Amino acid sequence: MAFATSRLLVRTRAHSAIMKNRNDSIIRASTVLLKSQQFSTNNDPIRDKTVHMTSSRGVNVLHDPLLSKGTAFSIDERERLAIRGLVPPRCQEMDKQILRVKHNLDICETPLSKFIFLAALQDRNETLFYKLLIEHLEELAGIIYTPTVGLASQRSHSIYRRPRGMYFSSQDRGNMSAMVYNWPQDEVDVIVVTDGSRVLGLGDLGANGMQIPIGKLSLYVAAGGIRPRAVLPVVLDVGTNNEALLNDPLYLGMGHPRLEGDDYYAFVEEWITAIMTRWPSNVSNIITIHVLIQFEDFKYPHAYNLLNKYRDRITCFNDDIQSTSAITLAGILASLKARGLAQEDLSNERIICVGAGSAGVGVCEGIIDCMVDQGKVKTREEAYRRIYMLDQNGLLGNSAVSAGDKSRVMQGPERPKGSLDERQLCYVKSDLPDRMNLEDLIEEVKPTVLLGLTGIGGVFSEKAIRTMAQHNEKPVIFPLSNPDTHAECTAEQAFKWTDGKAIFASGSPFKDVKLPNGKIGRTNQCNNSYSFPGIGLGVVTSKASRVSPEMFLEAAKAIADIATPSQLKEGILFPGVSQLRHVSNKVATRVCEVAYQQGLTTKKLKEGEVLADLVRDSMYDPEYVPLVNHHHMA
Ligand SMILES: NC(=O)C1=CN([C@@H]2O[C@H](COP(=O)(O)OP(=O)(O)OC[C@H]3O[C@@H](n4cnc5c(N)ncnc54)[C@H](OP(=O)(O)O)[C@@H]3O)[C@@H](O)[C@H]2O)C=CC1
Ligand SMILES: CC(=O)C(=O)O
Ligand SMILES: [Mg+2]
Repeated sequence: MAFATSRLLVRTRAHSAIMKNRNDSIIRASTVLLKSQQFSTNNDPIRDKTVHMTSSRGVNVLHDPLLSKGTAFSIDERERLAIRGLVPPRCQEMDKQILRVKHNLDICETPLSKFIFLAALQDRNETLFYKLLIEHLEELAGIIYTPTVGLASQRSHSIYRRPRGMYFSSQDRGNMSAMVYNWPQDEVDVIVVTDGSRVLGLGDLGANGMQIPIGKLSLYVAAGGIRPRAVLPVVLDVGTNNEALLNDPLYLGMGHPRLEGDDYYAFVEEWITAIMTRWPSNVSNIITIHVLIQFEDFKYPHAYNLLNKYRDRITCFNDDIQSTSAITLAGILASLKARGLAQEDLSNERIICVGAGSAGVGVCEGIIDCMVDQGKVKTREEAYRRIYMLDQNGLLGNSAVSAGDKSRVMQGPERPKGSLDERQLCYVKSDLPDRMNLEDLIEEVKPTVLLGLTGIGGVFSEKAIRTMAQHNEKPVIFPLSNPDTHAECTAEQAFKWTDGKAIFASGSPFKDVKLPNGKIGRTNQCNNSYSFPGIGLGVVTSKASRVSPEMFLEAAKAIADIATPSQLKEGILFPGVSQLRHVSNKVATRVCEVAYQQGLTTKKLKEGEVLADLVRDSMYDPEYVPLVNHHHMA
């Protein structure tokens, strides 16, 4: 707690230094943490922790999801916050509230109605929402995150109830640096931003994409221990090319086609500048405030272009490119052990990646980084030879080289169809028939690992998977596209077509499969939700100024080391989703170590301070803390 308090003091000082003429509303809305001993009273349910100081009173407390405790306000609190009589008389603590909300959740009949129920709970009482989410993470991650968040995104405009996060649209150009002050929280640790252009494997969903940053940030809090008041979901509404949404009278985003080219990049630049004005992410001796920006579900090549433009300027990363690479590499490293090989044997693997977009290229770059790091290949070029990449037209081959050239990289959408950019060109195999199809390629190169990052359901055919099984004792089959309906194959299919031999991991959850021989085919979820919360927590805790490639490599190694030998033998590569907090803790500690090793932080450690303890102690835990009103103190 000492850490949280001192962090606040640093932030408060820095904020007052850089933002003198602050809008009053921000000050009104601010809530300050103080040591509890000063204010706790005998009747407060939780003592010796913290109290929240707030300027709110009466119904404003009840209606603020960050402050509300529903029925759990103590009598003292009801008195001093002027809510006496505004809630039922019995002070009912959190365990009873959990019983009630879980019961009401369980009687919701469809995943979408559960999603709506949970969103409503988050909108009225975030502490209770996160308590429920953490206690039932395995079950509820599939609702607030993939796969149900996919359906919720498609229907977002028709299920809309209350706003959450911030929208910056084409009509806000020129106003963004003023708009950022409308956000009521001074302290923001993590922003997840999307332009809704490639939402999971569901394509362009425009402003409906907001559900993705909201879901990701809920996991940041539940799994990564970031404080709920310090997260900000954002949509950059640059229009949509989704005709169905444009023609839908209920659609809530801008009704014009997407901005492209210079207009698009200028729009994003204005937004970044506005964010940096309010929440700078530079390190100096005076300013140590950080906001971490996670780019999410931007289509190719915008995703790469934005990452390359900003990665050395601000504290940011791209989730689909970089955190996906960390978890997929972790899965492959763990699978080596599950196959009785050493992790250092990675460069002996032959890997096919179906999908040459942000995630496919990002994942393969991470594998190459690891091969080079292990030192068994002498050059990156040698490592590229171990990976075979396909797009819609088949194996990346010579015809695509001649159709494209490097000068076209930044022009993105104007690039001729079928041509490759400089990232994809590295994977071209000139010695194999041009644009070979997946089945023939598997027959030819006898890969050990098959990755799917296409966004297209069913791309792994029966023949492809059966051929994998012919050549491997334990074929590694990773259909990683989301949501589940867009997975390249199902778990049933993978186990059936390999006679139960597959080592299986998917982007969205699949149930274990009962095999004809009575054994169980184990499924794993290989999703960046295993990596981004810990990476973010590590960056926020260490106050790292940049997110470096080594952080993702080390995150992968940390995750690959968690499964026990007996789990690996059964085909279990990662701990279950219920263990995500534990995974994040491990990842964050490693990320902090990298931040210090690489000199990316100026934060001083106290004598004897241990990074693992620092990470653990900084993780948010949803408990009610006593609330005190400023006026009550006066
Ligand atoms: N498990 C996880 O943690 C993550 C999963 N993903 C999933 O990965 C998927 C792809 O995301 P992303 O890379 O950003 O998307 P992109 O649109 O950038 O890339 C998709 C790629 O798939 C290729 N493709 C499309 N159809 C086929 C096909 N039938 N056969 C072979 N290749 C095909 C496309 O080729 P072309 O260019 O020729 O059209 C393109 O190269 C999504 O479903 C997403 O949900 C993403 C991030 C994390
Ligand atoms: C998981 C994720 O980030 C995606 O499917 O886009
Ligand atoms: Mg994504």
